[in-house]
Amino acid sequence: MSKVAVIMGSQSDYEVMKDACEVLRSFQVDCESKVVSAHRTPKMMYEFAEKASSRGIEVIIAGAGGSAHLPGMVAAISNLPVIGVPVMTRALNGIDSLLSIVQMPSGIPVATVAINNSKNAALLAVRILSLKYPELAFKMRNYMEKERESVENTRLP
Ligand SMILES: Nc1c(C(=O)O)ncn1[C@@H]1O[C@H](COP(=O)(O)O)[C@@H](O)[C@H]1O
Repeated sequence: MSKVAVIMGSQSDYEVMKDACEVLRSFQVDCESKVVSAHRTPKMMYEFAEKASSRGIEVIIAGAGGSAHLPGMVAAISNLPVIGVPVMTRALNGIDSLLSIVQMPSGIPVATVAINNSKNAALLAVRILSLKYPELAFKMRNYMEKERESVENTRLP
């Protein structure tokens, strides 16, 4: 079965990033989560990115806050699709994280989701994997249908 790596720059990002694993597991997608930092553990980050594909990882979700270089550095080393999650910061409300992740130089793409929105990162990963795994496409259509119904059935007081 497909496998997604959910990495983050620090344990302090876990509260935000854990939603990604929860969504992936709800689609029965294997989720490997790990703290790895381009700044603090550069060798481990390099090795992780270099070996991810050969270990069977198909999509990488990378969350980081502040000077958030992790998603971009991983995308520079690995050929896998990388989805970046800008984690909210206290000093600048996550605008620093967002801009660090979204403003990649041409040639090295990182798909960036909204600040703290690791749920959308996981849903995007499932959509990417749906191209290869028809059962995931089926589950995604069911998920979307349920979401649509729940909005349509909303009754305001
Ligand atoms: N942005 C990065 C990277 C990186 O990009 O490699 N490594 C850690 N960090 C970020 O530093 C913030 C504060 O980390 P601490 O709470 O550990 O001090 C976290 O949001 C983390 O993602």
